[in-house]
Amino acid sequence: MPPVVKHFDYLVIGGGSGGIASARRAAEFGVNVALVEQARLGGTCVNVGCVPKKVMFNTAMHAEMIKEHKDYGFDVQANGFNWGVVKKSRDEYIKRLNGIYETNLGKSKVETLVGRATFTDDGCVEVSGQKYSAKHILVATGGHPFIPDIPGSEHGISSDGFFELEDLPKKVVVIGAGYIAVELAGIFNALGADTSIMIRYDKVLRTFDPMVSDMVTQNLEHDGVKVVKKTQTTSVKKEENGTLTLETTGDQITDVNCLLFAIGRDPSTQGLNLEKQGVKLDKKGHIIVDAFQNTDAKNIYALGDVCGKALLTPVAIAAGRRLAHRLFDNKPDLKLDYDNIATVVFSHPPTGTIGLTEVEARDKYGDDNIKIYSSVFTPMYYAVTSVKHKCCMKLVCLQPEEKVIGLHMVGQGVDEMLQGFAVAIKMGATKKHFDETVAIHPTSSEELVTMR
Ligand SMILES: Cc1cc2nc3c(=O)[nH]c(=O)nc-3n(C[C@H](O)[C@H](O)[C@H](O)COP(=O)(O)OP(=O)(O)OC[C@H]3O[C@@H](n4cnc5c(N)ncnc54)[C@H](O)[C@@H]3O)c2cc1C
Ligand SMILES: NC(=O)C1=CN([C@@H]2O[C@H](COP(=O)(O)OP(=O)(O)OC[C@H]3O[C@@H](n4cnc5c(N)ncnc54)[C@H](OP(=O)(O)O)[C@@H]3O)[C@@H](O)[C@H]2O)C=CC1
Ligand SMILES: N[C@@H](CCC(=O)N[C@@H](CSSC[C@H](NC(=O)CC[C@H](N)C(=O)O)C(=O)NCC(=O)O)C(=O)NCC(=O)O)C(=O)O
Repeated sequence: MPPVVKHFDYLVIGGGSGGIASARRAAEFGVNVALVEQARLGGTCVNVGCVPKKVMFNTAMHAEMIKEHKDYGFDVQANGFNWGVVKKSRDEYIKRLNGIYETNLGKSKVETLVGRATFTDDGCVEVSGQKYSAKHILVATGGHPFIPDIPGSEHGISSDGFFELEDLPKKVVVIGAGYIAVELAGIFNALGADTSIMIRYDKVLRTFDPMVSDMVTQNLEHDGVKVVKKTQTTSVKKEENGTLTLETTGDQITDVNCLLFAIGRDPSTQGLNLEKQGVKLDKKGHIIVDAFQNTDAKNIYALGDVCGKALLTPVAIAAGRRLAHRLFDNKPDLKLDYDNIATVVFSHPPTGTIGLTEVEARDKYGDDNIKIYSSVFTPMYYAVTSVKHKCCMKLVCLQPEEKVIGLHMVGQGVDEMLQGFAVAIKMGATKKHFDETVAIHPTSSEELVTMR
């Protein structure tokens, strides 16, 4: 191994949400920072996650609203949908973002090292045949889709493959019941594909509040998605005409043009030589960290998806920035509070949730200490439309002062509604605070402050 070519105060492995945020914040404090990225800057969120997904969600929103134009008196007709148009502008947008990230890192004076990083046995980091040393090293290598080990699974794609599709497939089967399966099945369906979602149990989003999992499952069915319940695919065969035939624990499914696995993600820890550094991993390969993002190895830290907790971009960013303040800005106690993290699933309509589910709250505090407020209504947007979607909302409150410890909702606009309520909940708001807040009418959000 060649000698060390350069020493840094802070070396960040992974140019995704967490790594970039941490590296740039650290550089603000005048330290010498490098960031290693093996692929495109921006990581999962920018390249194959939140960003292109949101473009496709917005595309799906147009498809849904076109159907409602007539009810609102507009004499417009959609003469077709061209997936290629939005794919091209989406790819161009992401390419621009990759460039912006590169420029921003440069402006922040973070040195970008291109290549795959590996720890050397003596605690340095090797990238493209060059050896670097650093006082502090952050591992923010994220994750990648998990593909099941069933015969023919190579004929399926993951969310990464979704973003490579050049056309809308005619018949799609999405396997999975979490965020990605719900979001991508909803997009395919809204854009006109014959869409099935295959789930192991009888509801999607099973770990969410039961009101949410019920409503999102019903909405998928209401919108025409075939929810294939209590079923698992056992093998996949590619036919001569290119279509796929799925053997399942239920009925055979034929003529499938696109099979998409969305059954969770694995951490990207392979090949980093972490064990040799004393960094401990859990059974699934996630890096084990304490509340301050410290690994078991001195001066090696980890955060974001690679740690397997709250796999969300703002979580990785927040943890990354706090770590930079702790290490280089003399804020020794700064750490991310992982409680009450708000999250949105871009279902149709969307889902917003924060805090404990009703089930978790009852288990933790006992039935007598929990009071539930809920509301189900049809938002006024649907007053004149023939197709309607209900909105449901729930507050989980802890006695005696009825502190709001959970807020769950599914409905039009809840994605943009949640952030403000998350501030209130983070501040410890009680039901009385909600009651004392005068409503904004006519909005869906007013229901949250008028519940009885
Ligand atoms: C389809 C999809 C949709 C999503 N939608 C949302 C959403 O709407 N909202 C939300 O909050 N979150 C969303 N997420 C989750 C979000 O993308 C992740 O939580 C976030 O990107 C995690 O950031 P990270 O920095 O931990 O890892 P990543 O963003 O994955 O970055 C890790 C980087 O490390 C690089 N790397 C890995 N190993 C090495 C190595 N050895 N050497 C050099 N580089 C390496 C990788 O190439 C990658 O660029 C979505 C995810 C997916 C898959
Ligand atoms: N809007 C956002 O913020 C988004 C965030 N993300 C993040 O990325 C993470 C990964 O997303 P995703 O891949 O959807 O993972 P999730 O963990 O959200 O969901 C995967 C689900 O698939 C089901 N499943 C697991 N194994 C199998 C199997 N062998 N066969 C069939 N179904 C199976 C499980 O549900 P069950 O047990 O019910 O079968 C499981 O909950 C999310 O957890 C989220 O943190 C991703 C997309 C959007
Ligand atoms: N929230 C708005 C703004 C979206 C936004 O932030 N756009 C990004 C698109 S990439 S989205 C990529 C994602 N950014 C964010 O999550 C936004 C972070 C928030 N603004 C903050 O600073 O905390 C991320 O991984 N960030 C890591 C990091 O930047 O350190 C952008 O244009 N960025 C160009 C720029 O910053 O100049 C929206 O949804 O419309």
